[in-house]
Amino acid sequence: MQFDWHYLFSLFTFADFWHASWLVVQLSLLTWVGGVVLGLGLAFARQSPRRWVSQAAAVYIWLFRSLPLLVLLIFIFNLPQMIPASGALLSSPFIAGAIALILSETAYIAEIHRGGLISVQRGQYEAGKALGLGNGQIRLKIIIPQALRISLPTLVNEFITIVKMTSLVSVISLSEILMVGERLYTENFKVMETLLAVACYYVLIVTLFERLFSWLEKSLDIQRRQPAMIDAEQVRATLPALVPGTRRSVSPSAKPILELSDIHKAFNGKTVLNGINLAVRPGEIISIIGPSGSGKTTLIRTINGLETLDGGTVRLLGNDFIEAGQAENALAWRSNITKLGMVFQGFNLFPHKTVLENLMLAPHLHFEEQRESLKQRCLAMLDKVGMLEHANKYPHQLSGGQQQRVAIARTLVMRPSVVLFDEPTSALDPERVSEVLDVIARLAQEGITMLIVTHEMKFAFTISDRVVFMEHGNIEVDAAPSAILQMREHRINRFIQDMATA
Ligand SMILES: Nc1ncnc2c1ncn2[C@@H]1O[C@H](COP(=O)(O)OP(=O)(O)OP(=O)(O)O)[C@@H](O)[C@H]1O
Repeated sequence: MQFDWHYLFSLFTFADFWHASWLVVQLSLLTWVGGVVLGLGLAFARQSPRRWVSQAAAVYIWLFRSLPLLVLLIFIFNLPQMIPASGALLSSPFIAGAIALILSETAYIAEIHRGGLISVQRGQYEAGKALGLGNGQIRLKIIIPQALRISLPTLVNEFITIVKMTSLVSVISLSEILMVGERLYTENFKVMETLLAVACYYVLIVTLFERLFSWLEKSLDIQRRQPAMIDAEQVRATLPALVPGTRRSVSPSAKPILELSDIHKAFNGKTVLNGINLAVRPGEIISIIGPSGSGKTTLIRTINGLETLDGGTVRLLGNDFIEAGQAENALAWRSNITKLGMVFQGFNLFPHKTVLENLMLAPHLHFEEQRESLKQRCLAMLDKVGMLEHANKYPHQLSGGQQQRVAIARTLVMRPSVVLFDEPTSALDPERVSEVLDVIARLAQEGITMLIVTHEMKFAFTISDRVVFMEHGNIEVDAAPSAILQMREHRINRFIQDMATA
């Protein structure tokens, strides 16, 4: 039998094929969107700290990845034999096919999402938490957008696999492309011509969607976006004057704004904090110094709940804030966390948001402030740290020093009562250190209470009211810089000299 070219071309105007193609597009999109949404929930369930939730998610993934799709399709389509009430829904091959495909794809896509979620750095979660966002808000605004960007190419690949898998749904009599073809060649025996047309329809669908997704990927790719500078002079003229902080004065009789009592912390049985007591008065600047591994970072992270306490309490603004054994996100913590700001060593800016969006995210969720006035306030704060020109840039378009200045501004727009700095210059190139220290020193003059973990000795001794020296999880010295410099025989002075010559 000769190959019939004329017949082949006629198949490209055959209405049944176009209807079947539309059906395949609908079924594929429904499966993909369903799989992406449900798979995300399943991926989070897989990571749940509750063992039974993560186990249930693991069993689902194992079961539906083990089941051949063909078996699942036939089983779902015939389920009304076992459960007659399901007949109203499952008698439609489209619905039965969509359910079987979604059930199966959810298991595969959950693993793709899990890869994306794992790739988002833990610091992103911590930055959200330090800004007082709830777990749901952190997931929705910070983690999911980043995870989706990471897994988008793999998700697109999965969509293409789904388009081809829809051909299996012909087994339950859904009139998709392959079934239309089968019906034709069993009547006229023109198998090659018909299958060639079937192949062309699939290739057409896949090509169209590949183009669409590739455009989507490009438009979501922030690495390709051009830095958008703004005219700082023009914008500055319209900005509100930020209420200046009161000039600094620390009253020795003032009640502490932050009180740490008998803080204990151990990791894997090794004591890292060994009964720390520290009281911070309003407006005070305290630098925490000490050898590597002495527990400085751990201490600062226990103050805002990024590390749990094994013993002791933290009080903030005269209120209970954190105590050992307290549940994560306990009410006392939730209602006060926004009053405590945190600047991280690794900046932890949100890479999918512009500088301005980084600043606006948390206040927008916490305060009932008009969007426009919040925007003006954030721009004014950026101006204060010398970053106004860069408001529309993304973090990857900034130097380390610039990123840290944005991170400081992001903390300050929350109007915290106390700001914690965890080695704010340790991740910077030496030539960038001073620009960040200058910003902190300026803020110090405005009466913002600060607790700074630092290795910058000159800076610590210049701006601090008190310097705390930690060793082996204990506070060995807590005194004014001038008093410490008099302790000539104390090993703190050897430590300071060692740091200066390092
Ligand atoms: N999440 C963790 N799990 C296990 N051990 C940890 C963890 N975090 C810190 N440690 C350990 O606790 C000790 C104190 O660490 P920490 O980071 O608080 O010290 P540090 O004084 O800030 O040091 P550096 O100046 O080098 O940053 C170290 O021995 C460290 O290995």
